[in-house]
Amino acid sequence: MSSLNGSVCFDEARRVAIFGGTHGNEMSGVTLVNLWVKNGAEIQRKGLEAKPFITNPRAVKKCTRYVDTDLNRAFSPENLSAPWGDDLPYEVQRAQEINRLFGPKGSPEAYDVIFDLHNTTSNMGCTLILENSKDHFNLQMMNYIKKAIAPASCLVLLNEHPLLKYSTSRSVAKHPVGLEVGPQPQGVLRSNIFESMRIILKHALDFIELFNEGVEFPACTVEVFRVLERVDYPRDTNGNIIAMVHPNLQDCDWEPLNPGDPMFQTFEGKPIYYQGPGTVYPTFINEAAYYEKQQAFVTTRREALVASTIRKA
Ligand SMILES: CC(=O)N[C@@H](CC(=O)O)C(=O)O
Ligand SMILES: [Zn+2]
Repeated sequence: MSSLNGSVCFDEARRVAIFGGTHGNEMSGVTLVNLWVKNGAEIQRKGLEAKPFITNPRAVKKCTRYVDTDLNRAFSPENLSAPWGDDLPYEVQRAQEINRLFGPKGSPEAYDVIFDLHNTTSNMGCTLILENSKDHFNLQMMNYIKKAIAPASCLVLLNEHPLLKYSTSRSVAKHPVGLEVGPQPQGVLRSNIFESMRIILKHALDFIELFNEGVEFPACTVEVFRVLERVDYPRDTNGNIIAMVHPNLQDCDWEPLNPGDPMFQTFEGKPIYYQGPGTVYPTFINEAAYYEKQQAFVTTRREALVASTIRKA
């Protein structure tokens, strides 16, 4: 990557991977990737190799999120450099394998782009997840996808938080992209969710093909929702949940939550109000997989990011 006259140059993105089954019970990604492993015609584009890959086959087989530990938290420097041994948790072994195949993370040999396909039980619609607000290649891709699918919508969640950011499977790539589509229950396939995921990926691959052909993408702004805070369920001293997501908040991902708005409801029916300093945009509301992570939802703030002009080096 280099910068000249305000435009940013990137190498062609020739090595692209599409991950499914990072969580073995998120069925749209698992099913699409299995489909493309059998027949990859749909994901082929001129000038790039798109490799479909099931990242956690044991979890897929059991239709569970993970076997020993969450694979999408396992790509830390400590895990990736841990001495190999059969005593390592399965997902840590797998992270090392994936890092060898698609990385090494942070190196010039790493894959250019990895799309990681996820489903959420939250009512988030189509969401693209970024980890870096300065990745102008990814920001331009987000802008392209948003325009391509309009009037349908697709929001961008930016997880760049110093404490809440985690070491994802896709973080092995130079340009990591998470694709999160919901609502879809764990272990269930819904045709509308499956098709939305498929269409977003089609546009994403089209963008890379155009970029590799030499198309210049002019500067633009991209609306993103930046992760601010994790909010846990109210709990008693034993750690048991004592309230549920309030009906006014349930399914209202991306809608403003203002100070004084109800966010939880106790089993006795008593509302608990949001007391933050200003309006936030909650998402991942009541995600099933996050009960174990002590997270009822995450708050975000809306931001407009500037994407520089990009072209190929
Ligand atoms: C529901 C779910 O699994 N969400 C993903 C989000 C991501 O890929 O960043 C996760 O927690 O790993
Ligand atoms: Zn997931």
